[in-house]
Amino acid sequence: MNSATWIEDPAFTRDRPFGPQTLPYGVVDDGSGPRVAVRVGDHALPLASVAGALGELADLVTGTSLDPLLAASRAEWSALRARLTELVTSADRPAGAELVPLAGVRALLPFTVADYVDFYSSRHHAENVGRIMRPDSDPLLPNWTHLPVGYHGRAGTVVVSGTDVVRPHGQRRGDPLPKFGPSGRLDIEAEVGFVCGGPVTARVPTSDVAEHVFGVVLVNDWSARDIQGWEYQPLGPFLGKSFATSVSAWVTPLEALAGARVPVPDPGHPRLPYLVEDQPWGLDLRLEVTWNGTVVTRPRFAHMAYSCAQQLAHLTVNGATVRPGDLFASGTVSGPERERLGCFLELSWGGREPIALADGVTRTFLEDGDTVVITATAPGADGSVVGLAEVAGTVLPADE
Ligand SMILES: O=C(O)/C=C/C(=O)CC(=O)CC(=O)O
Ligand SMILES: [Ca+2]
Ligand SMILES: [Mg+2]
Repeated sequence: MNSATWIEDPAFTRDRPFGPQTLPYGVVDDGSGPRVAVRVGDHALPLASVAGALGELADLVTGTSLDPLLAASRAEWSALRARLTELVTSADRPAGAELVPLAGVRALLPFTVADYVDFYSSRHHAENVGRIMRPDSDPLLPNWTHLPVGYHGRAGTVVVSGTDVVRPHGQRRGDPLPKFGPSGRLDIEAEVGFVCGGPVTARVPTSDVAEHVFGVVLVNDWSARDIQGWEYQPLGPFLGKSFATSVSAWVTPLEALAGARVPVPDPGHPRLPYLVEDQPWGLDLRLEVTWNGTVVTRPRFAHMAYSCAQQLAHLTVNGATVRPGDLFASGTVSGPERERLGCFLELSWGGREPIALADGVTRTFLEDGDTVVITATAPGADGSVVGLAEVAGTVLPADE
């Protein structure tokens, strides 16, 4: 407990996900317009209200989005976090500090999403999807164990947690002609997203990841499996995944996850030098996926085969630059056991095995009105728990 702090919120303790060890950044609107804030328990602390205590760093966080903060440097991110930690753990309320209950604010998409990339770094997910979608081929292609496979997605349809998702229309396989209409196989993908910042740079070595990854969000990569299954060869996912990608409203600083770092699993063969890490950048994040109130799976990010450092090194190794606001997602987080699978395509094994929700209700894919919430925690320093804020969304019926 930190009973000495001026912040009176029972959720603002080190054993709760949004205690002083986490301090994620977001943008809230309580009716007076968007303001950058840090989350303290179940309250938001708008940073404009403590600008006087932030000195020159105030300029980074007194606007209406996180964009100026993302464009700053790792040294500034660290200095701001240290200063905010002092402010929220002090006994006296800083002059002017406002605390707004989260229940009374709208949390907005906190930064301008620049480029969006989605990787495919769970071996379990890749093998399962291969078995389900391509039963007559090897589940993994030979490149998979040598590079983090990914594709460029659609930045403009990244939406904040709480945004409803309209069931997409599209083409799907038909005999003899393709059919068109609302997707009948709407799915989720539980993923972790990395929010980039710092100087615009190409060829980011794995050792520089913390200069370019500001923080972490949870991602739901909504996926229409029937649209995807018909369109995706040979160029990869396209309209089956570009209609909506949901992200948490709060960005947990990478620095808050220092206690969660773990090595990625050994690939069992040599790595090309640009993918070798001098320090481990895997993360022990424990996800939980709730479908209409029932927890249906608990994926573990520590099972992922590539780290954010390897993904960013790969993404930029050809000379492509990373810039503030770029978002890259890990790929669906699936583990070896059924209770750790990261999408309903796998959990229902291609729609063949119903998934039990509460009260005898079963599902294979999403129905209109269904709500999915993904949350996660990670081990913090000294036995504390660090939170990644939820990403939630409800499916609305397809447009007429
Ligand atoms: O194997 C395939 O054909 C496609 C699989 C996916 O749906 C991949 C995707 O979006 C990446 C991921 O989330 O792991
Ligand atoms: Ca995905
Ligand atoms: Mg998407």
